[in-house]
Amino acid sequence: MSAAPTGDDVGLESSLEASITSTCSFGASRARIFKIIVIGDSNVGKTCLTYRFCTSCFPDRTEATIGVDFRERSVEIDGERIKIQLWDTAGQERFRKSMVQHYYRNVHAVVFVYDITNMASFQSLPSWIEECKQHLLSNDVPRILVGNKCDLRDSIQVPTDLAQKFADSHSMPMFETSAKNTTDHVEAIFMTLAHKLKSHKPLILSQPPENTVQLNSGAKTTFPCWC
Ligand SMILES: Nc1nc2c(ncn2[C@@H]2O[C@H](COP(=O)(O)OP(=O)(O)OP(=O)(O)O)[C@@H](O)[C@H]2O)c(=O)[nH]1
Ligand SMILES: [Mg+2]
Repeated sequence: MSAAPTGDDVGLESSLEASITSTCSFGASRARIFKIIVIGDSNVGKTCLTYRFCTSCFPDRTEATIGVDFRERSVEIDGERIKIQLWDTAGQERFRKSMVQHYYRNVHAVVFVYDITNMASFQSLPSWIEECKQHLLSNDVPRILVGNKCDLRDSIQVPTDLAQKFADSHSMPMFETSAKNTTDHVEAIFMTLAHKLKSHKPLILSQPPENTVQLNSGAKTTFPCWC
């Protein structure tokens, strides 16, 4: 199984832009869409994390993301259908240049990812935060910090308390997880974010775009609200 870009998980730019409106068709009803961008250095596991959340699998093999890969999953929260649309961005600068302004347009939340076995990926976080600032991301947009690869316990370079201090200083919740390990609750992290978005975003009714497609079957999940 590969997480390299395929026709299944990479939307055309135009259809992406069209689908970032507030609602989309979902069977007979409509679903709100939450656009969440996942950013951080190359190799930290952004593709694997988004793949894990949307397919419940860990990809056998990945290649560096070029531009952006687009994955989504439909969930039900408190009786409402929500589409969680994950923008899995490229960590390598040369693969970001042409797309970067699209990442930040109409974004609802940001997930910063570092690799707990790679201090340099943690030290890069200020520059990712700076990139958000440069793209005029509102302070109201929720952000979370995710330390990935915590299955590699013998290779830890970023102590939890250091990451927690950094997260606190930027008013972000912090999670350590593993895209590889099924017990590390990747799902709970994204669902927590979706709960937060749902509780803060008013329901805006608009006409759904005509040609949106549901990529993944809905999954019913309940988690306590995180405020
Ligand atoms: N052990 C372990 N390896 C992981 C985990 N997540 C990802 N990896 C591995 O880390 C490497 C990079 O993963 P990707 O998901 O492709 O990284 P990325 O952040 O998307 O990289 P770019 O697309 O270049 O920005 C791959 O070899 C993955 O198998 C994890 O939780 N644990
Ligand atoms: Mg990737």
